[in-house]
Amino acid sequence: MTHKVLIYPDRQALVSAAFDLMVARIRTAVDERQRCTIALSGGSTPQPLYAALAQADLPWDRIGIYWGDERYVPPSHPDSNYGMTKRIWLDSCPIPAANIHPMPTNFADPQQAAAEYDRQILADFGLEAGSIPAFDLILLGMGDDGHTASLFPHTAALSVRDRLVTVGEKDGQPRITFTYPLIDRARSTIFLISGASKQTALGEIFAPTGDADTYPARGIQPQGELLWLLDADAGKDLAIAS
Ligand SMILES: O=C(O)[C@H](O)[C@@H](O)[C@H](O)[C@H](O)COP(=O)(O)O
Repeated sequence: MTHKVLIYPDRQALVSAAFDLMVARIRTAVDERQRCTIALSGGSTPQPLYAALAQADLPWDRIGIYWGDERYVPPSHPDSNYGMTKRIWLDSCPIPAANIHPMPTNFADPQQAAAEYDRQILADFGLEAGSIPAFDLILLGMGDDGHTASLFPHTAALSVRDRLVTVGEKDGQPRITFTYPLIDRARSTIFLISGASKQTALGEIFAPTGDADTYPARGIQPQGELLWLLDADAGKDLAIAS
């Protein structure tokens, strides 16, 4: 299916384009399937996008919000992706609380939290264990090291292929993350990447040959649409055909 790289002059143009694309994909999903399932990324890049989505006129009762990864902290913690999204977007938007599905971070063992989210997702999609649900839209960021979601370089999470959700690890700290198989099943996957600090990793990811263990975002190979939305600071030196 469609794999495209789109480069925008600055972060504002990048966010505006991402907003238009997300709104279009959401409306298509609701028109075609009467619902839209979205998995969000964390970090700083998507925050202005989330603020814009809070004001969007969308069929919120038809939209299910999930997270593609989460730091293993309570929602009230400043590092919580759910807490950030709630503050910036969800608290200002008429989406039913039942449509918001934060990753659990209250189990003593993060493996139990990952298993619980795995179970929740299968139940929400009405699927049996062993199935891989197709999210309508997965939004991803990318770290300077080329990680995406919480799939960090040279970690065990990169090899997990028999589950939807697993435990990631950053500097010894646990995270909950979608696995490659779940991400790759999405109908539409959008990377949102901004800033010169991402140039090196992007160069490695778009190189003709490379190592997804070192640059995990290179391992995202969805059957569906894959859009890389970059600002010029991130993508200006990329020698790629769009
Ligand atoms: O929990 C997280 O941090 C994210 O999901 C992570 O994958 C993020 O997208 C990248 O680290 C980029 O973060 P920035 O947007 O802050 O550069």
